[in-house]
Amino acid sequence: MLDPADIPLLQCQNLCLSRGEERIFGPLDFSLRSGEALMLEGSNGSGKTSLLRTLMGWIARSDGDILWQGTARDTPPAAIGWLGHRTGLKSELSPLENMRALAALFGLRPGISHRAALQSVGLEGFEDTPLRKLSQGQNRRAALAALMTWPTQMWLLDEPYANLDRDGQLLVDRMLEAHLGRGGAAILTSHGLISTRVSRIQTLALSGGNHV
Ligand SMILES: Nc1ncnc2c1ncn2[C@@H]1O[C@H](COP(=O)(O)OP(=O)(O)OP(=O)(O)O)[C@@H](O)[C@H]1O
Repeated sequence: MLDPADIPLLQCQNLCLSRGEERIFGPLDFSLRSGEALMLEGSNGSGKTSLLRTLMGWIARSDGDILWQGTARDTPPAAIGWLGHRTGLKSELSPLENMRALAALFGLRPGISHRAALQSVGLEGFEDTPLRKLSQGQNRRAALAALMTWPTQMWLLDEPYANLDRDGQLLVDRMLEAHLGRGGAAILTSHGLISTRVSRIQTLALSGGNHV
């Protein structure tokens, strides 16, 4: 019998998404285990965001299977650490207020505090400033701080390096390394212009745009 520890957290088999006659992505086969990361690479419109949204269950796949911990499901079995193109944070609220509101949904990972997370992303001194008064990069950093506090094993990150300076990009790499080291797993997207320094990362190239 298979040891439960040997079962991938996520497995995609022959996964396809089409819209009408257009194949958005697939067929794709990949699996992800605790401690592993997968980088989805591809040009604009190659289907990276659509794949992440399909994994969340927000778009119905056209073919194939998605297995979470060995079981075929349409939605993930547990909360996902999601970072999209939009941060999802409320601009009228401060970083701290946003994080406290989200903690009511996601909880707080043991051993971390909201203030410590904000400090580690370089937002010390901005904890109580409404996000509308902060730059795009600072908003992105606030979203990263929130992500780091959630007790979620799987992260799905759409363009996590977007709007970040070099220091911010290295911060994402450090966050990913720490997350994988804790037994987490992550799928992230990139146009291929950013060279990640994260170890234990595989790359999956999406070409998209093929006709079915
Ligand atoms: N809501 C939608 N309705 C119809 N087609 C869509 C929708 N969202 C995306 N598409 C199409 O799906 C294809 C893949 O888009 P997707 O956003 O997944 O690509 P991407 O690789 O994430 O692109 P980018 O790098 O520009 O963010 C594109 O051809 C796009 O036009």
